[in-house]
Amino acid sequence: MAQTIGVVGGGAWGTALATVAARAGHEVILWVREPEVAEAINSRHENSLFLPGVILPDSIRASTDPQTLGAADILLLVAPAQHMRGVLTILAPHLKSGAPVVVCAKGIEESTGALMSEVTSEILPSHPLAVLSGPTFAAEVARGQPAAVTLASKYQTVIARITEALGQPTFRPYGSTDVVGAEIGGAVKNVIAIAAGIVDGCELGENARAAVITRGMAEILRFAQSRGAERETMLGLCGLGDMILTCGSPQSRNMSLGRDLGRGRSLADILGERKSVAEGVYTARVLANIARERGIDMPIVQAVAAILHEGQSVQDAIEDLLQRPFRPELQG
Ligand SMILES: NC(=O)C1=CN([C@@H]2O[C@H](COP(=O)(O)OP(=O)(O)OC[C@H]3O[C@@H](n4cnc5c(N)ncnc54)[C@H](O)[C@@H]3O)[C@@H](O)[C@H]2O)C=CC1
Ligand SMILES: O=C(CO)COP(=O)(O)O
Repeated sequence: MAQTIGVVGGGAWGTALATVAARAGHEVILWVREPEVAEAINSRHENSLFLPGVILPDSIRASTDPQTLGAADILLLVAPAQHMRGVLTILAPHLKSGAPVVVCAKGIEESTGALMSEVTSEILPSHPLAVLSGPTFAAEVARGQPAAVTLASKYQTVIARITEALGQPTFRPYGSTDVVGAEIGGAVKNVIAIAAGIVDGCELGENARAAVITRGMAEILRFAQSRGAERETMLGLCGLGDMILTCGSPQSRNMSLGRDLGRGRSLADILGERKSVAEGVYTARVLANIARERGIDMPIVQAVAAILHEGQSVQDAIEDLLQRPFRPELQG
């Protein structure tokens, strides 16, 4: 059944998800922040700022006006994690009562340590919530290349409704009831992807990168356990799946940022020339603090946070990791 899908956030991923909804036959309202993005989408059917080179379906209409979202039956939330709270606070009074909301951003709020589902439930308590997360580079999804995602909600009816609305042969949601688990993989892998990029930039070799990915996975599992998430969720699309994608390809903004750091560039220089968000930069610091406070062993996350935010040199951070005591592989 054709519905109206509202997409909050006109970056690369919001725009790609808008194409998914449009291909499924829905009317799509894309709420964007920048008037020039709205203008480019409505007049030329292209998001030339954040997703250049992809021609968008005519059924996507972009607007900067929060009131337009009032027509949406389902809302996809795709603002960057650090801006989610502010954006939802502005939009909340305009949304259709009880419309399901789907968290599609990947990150932890720096100021509170909250996951995006927690931020969203706080601001939109009467909207049933789902999380969509998995290995999905926006450009590939926008071009209609096949992808699969985890779609998690406490409510089977919400999973069924969103699967029916967005599911198609080339965009395959796999249902889960582990909402927190679905988010953790996507948020933490961005930090590990920076580490994998550093390994690449420093030319430490493929073996070292595989080691960082696997030990990074161990850190994800420990953090997930501390938040009551299920281990199996971490081995699914939103965990292992996204680690394989993001840590293995410079198409990832986080991986490529790490690579540039490994090649000796400064964080300020790298960020200064980008329009797009690398969520791992912000999640690294808050996650490192949470891990320290709760006694969760996350040495790779700590190393990335120290390089990004505490002025530690890449070489010293690598040296510290290599000097850690030997231990059993499966220890907690
Ligand atoms: N690009 C991708 O391939 C994927 C991205 N994601 C996640 O989607 C979320 C959004 O990322 P992208 O769409 O890639 O963004 P992007 O990097 O393409 O664009 C930046 C976005 O940030 C917004 N923005 C900048 N300053 C802002 C402010 N002060 N307040 C509110 N919004 C502001 C811009 O309007 C734009 O929508 C992130 O959490 C990302 O991790 C998830 C899966 C895939
Ligand atoms: O989350 C993503 C792919 O699943 C996108 O990763 P980057 O933000 O690192 O580009």
